[in-house]
Amino acid sequence: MKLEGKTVFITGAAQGLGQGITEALLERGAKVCIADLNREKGEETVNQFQQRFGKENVFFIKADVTNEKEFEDAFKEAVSRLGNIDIMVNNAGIMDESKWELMIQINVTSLVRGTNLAIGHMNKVTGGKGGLIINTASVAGFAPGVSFPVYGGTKHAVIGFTTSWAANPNVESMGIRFACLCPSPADTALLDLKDHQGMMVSQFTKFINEVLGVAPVSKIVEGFITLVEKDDNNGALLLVGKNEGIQFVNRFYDPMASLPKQKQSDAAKTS
Ligand SMILES: NC(=O)c1ccc[n+]([C@@H]2O[C@H](COP(=O)([O-])OP(=O)(O)OC[C@H]3O[C@@H](n4cnc5c(N)ncnc54)[C@H](O)[C@@H]3O)[C@@H](O)[C@H]2O)c1
Ligand SMILES: CCCCC[C@H](O)/C=C/C=C\C/C=C\C/C=C\CCCC(=O)O
Repeated sequence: MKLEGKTVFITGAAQGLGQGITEALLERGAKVCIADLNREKGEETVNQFQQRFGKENVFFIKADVTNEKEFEDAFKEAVSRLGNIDIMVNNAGIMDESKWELMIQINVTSLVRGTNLAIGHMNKVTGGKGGLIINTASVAGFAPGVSFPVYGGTKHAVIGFTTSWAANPNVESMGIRFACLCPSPADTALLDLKDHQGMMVSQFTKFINEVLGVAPVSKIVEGFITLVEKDDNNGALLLVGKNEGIQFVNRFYDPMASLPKQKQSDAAKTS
């Protein structure tokens, strides 16, 4: 998808990866609405971007994605100001096991809500213009991470949810594509971890700094752009990190593979 002239709604972009992604979108001629809980940082970010890219091309709406009404109102306002939303980026997320219920709400429940809002707006079957939905998962959605079991669980959920939508046979007629950005550790405030936020946090921090490696935000942004610009990206999982570089990955076990050959061919005929 070419980004020039496209309209984007992104959550959690007052700082960190979302802020970097927004900058890259604006550089390529897109118009962006940032929705974030943090009014101070959100307004500061948008003021800077408006000076560089023009007031009409980027704006901020204060919204807590766990608040159903605030999130829906923000999305409606963005549609009304931009005329349409071509790309939805559900990016807001936290990593704090001491707030595990809130973390599930932000990382999963609100991401589902954002996806549903975007589907309702974009669906060609009901008068929409189609579009692309990018959900931010993580490398933690592919592997066990002993220090942050709930965080890891939320990111597995993001991948399962997004790829299940992508596999829906109706997505072609709906004109919507679904994909996940899966960053490895990146240099943002998310990784300023306090001991109470997980288990064995100091060992974990040592592990990511010395073994996994921490990527600059710019690397993750490069991965995001690669994912968005790829035309056949429905169901894509883009892994990006310091050691991984940028790569499309496949994590699936196909339940059909364990069926006897005859049943596989019968199932293929009916699907
Ligand atoms: N930084 C990493 O190492 C890393 C790696 C993989 C995936 N991720 C994912 O990337 C996404 C962005 O993380 P980041 O590293 O930029 O973190 P960050 O903490 O720098 O930014 C997160 C943003 O989300 C916003 N936010 C938090 N709760 C919100 C809510 N309820 N409503 C609206 N906005 C809210 C914050 O205000 C902040 O602006 C998250 O989903 C995170 O899980 C991060
Ligand atoms: C206790 C110290 C050693 C922990 C090893 C850990 O369990 C292994 C992890 C292997 C892969 C990565 C899995 C999870 C990473 C989790 C978070 C990374 C930072 C944030 C993010 O990338 O989303």
